[in-house]
Amino acid sequence: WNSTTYDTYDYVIAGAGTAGLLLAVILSENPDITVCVLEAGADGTHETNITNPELRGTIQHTQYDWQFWTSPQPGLIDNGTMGAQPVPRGKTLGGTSAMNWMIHNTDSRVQLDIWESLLNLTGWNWESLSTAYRQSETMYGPPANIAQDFTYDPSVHGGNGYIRSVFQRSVLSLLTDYLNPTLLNSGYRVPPDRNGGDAVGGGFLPLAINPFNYTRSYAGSVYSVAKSRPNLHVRVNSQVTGIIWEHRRHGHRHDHRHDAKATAVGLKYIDRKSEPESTSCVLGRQIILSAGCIQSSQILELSGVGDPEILAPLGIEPVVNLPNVGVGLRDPPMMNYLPISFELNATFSGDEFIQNYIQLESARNMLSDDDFAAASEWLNSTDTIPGLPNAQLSVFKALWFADEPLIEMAWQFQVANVTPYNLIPLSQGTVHINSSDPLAPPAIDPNYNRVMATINGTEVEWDMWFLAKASQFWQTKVATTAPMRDIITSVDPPFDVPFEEYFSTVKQRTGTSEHLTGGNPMLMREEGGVVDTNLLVYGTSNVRIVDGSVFPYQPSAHPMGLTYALAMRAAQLLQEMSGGDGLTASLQLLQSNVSASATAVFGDVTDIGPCRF
Ligand SMILES: Cc1cc2nc3c(=O)[nH]c(=O)nc-3n(C[C@H](O)[C@H](O)[C@H](O)COP(=O)(O)OP(=O)(O)OC[C@H]3O[C@@H](n4cnc5c(N)ncnc54)[C@H](O)[C@@H]3O)c2cc1C
Repeated sequence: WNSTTYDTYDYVIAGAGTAGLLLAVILSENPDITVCVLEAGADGTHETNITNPELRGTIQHTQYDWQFWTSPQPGLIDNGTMGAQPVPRGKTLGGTSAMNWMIHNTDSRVQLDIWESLLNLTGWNWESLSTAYRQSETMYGPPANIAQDFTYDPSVHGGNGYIRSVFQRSVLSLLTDYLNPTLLNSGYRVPPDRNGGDAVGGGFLPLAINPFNYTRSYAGSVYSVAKSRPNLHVRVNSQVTGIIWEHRRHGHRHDHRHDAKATAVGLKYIDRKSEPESTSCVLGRQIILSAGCIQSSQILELSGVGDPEILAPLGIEPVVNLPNVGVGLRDPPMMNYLPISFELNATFSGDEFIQNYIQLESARNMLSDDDFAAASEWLNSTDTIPGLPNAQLSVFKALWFADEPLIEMAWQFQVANVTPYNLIPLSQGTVHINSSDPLAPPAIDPNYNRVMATINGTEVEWDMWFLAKASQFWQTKVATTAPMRDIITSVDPPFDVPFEEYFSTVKQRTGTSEHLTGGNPMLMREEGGVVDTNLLVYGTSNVRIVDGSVFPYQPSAHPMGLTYALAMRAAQLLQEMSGGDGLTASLQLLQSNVSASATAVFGDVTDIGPCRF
């Protein structure tokens, strides 16, 4: 890292992850702005297991993964872990964007407009977030030899952003020649591009891959282009342990009058590079937490921002009474332990590991008329759900009745496997510290599958019921419709069984989707919020959160694209607030709405041998 250090940086960021590192790179485009980022993990940008897209997933359970687990989950099956789920989170430059599957898409227009219309988040809507998404992206069209399999609309993609995006380079003909027509014959849509706000339907979604050398394009690779900037300092192996408050620095107690805001002057961290490890600090005018949905709230709580009833027993002096810290954590349940699989009597071309065919569907398209009516009746007659803020119930109802995507069917392998995924669970949980030791993992409780619903007079577990009903309905349709019907020799699980039997199979196979978000929702304070629409933590004057923990409810897209959009929008807000001479280059270019027109060139890559999955 750079040798120059500053007494006080303009911005100090905790976490060089998906959002934090991109934000740092944008802010430091202005040479007059100084930025320091503290990252707990080591630099993994040279690791093939991170850079090679075909090896995605392989850094899980290594030093580049925090290797967290949830608490026992009574809503899931005890497969030897009491339902507890692994929580993979990247611990390296780029954070979770270094380990994820690189699916890169926006959310739908209705979903994002609801942030503003139903949740009063002024300025946060489809227009601002999809613009920010486009600003983050450079999209490349597919090379000519596979172009017929991917139709996309350049005007809804970016042409000048840091994250490169492209379709995969090999196409499993099962998906184009059999699945596409089957979906069309079953009444589903296969639209040309779902980035323009209408997300329902089946088809390939782009991947964050640099097509020139076929490597992962992620926050870590973005940093490599900004590395030599003298005004950007990224310190790896530096784990943030708390916020330094101005009043403490001067030996005062915080003034707890309602309007008195706590001011931060820096971050404390453990420097893992020093021998022995030592505690150090970095001072800054603006503090940004980008430690992700598990640890941004951990840093707040360790620093006295949270629920006094949680902090006091741990001997932590409260600084801001903010009981919403660590609430609204959720992980959409996914049938990923054993997905639906088909045995097929046909040969296919294009069997590379990365296939990325994602079908996003509304409840109406995934339930029988009777089930949709019964579930709608329950929703209509339900005004409150324990543990779910009313605003979020209203959001869910709005999405349900507007036929917005609520279920995903994901084909991601070179084999005929499809994974059903309940995109917006009604069950939400918490993440809280249970020790004042900053190195102790927090207690993670997404509270899977705990909301009960009464459907046709029977009590059901809502999230799992919806997932199982949708899967059985979809599987029945696809397996009995040509041309898929004509090549299927067997299906697992069997779908023509009583629902109770199908439900128990789905439950047996369902767990984490690895898409945790929330914990520090951007909402009005009285509605359960932790940050306001300027991403400022309530009760503080200069502490912000910029990561997936602030999403007010689960995006029904994969969260990475929206996380990059959040970083871009945060950069814009910060630049506007600092009253600088205008926006830096990448934000201005974004506003010119450049459309992607370049064509992908897939570089040669070394043969990596058989897939490890
Ligand atoms: C296996 C997997 C596959 C996924 N696949 C996809 C996909 O294909 N498409 C998609 O859209 N989404 C996907 N996701 C989700 C997506 O990657 C995440 O939602 C997103 O990357 C989270 O970004 P973030 O900025 O909120 O946090 P992160 O990227 O996790 O960043 C947090 C950073 O903070 C650091 N940090 C934490 N605590 C401290 C501390 N105390 N001090 C210093 N640093 C700290 C971490 O090490 C990390 O670098 C996947 C997730 C996983 C786990």
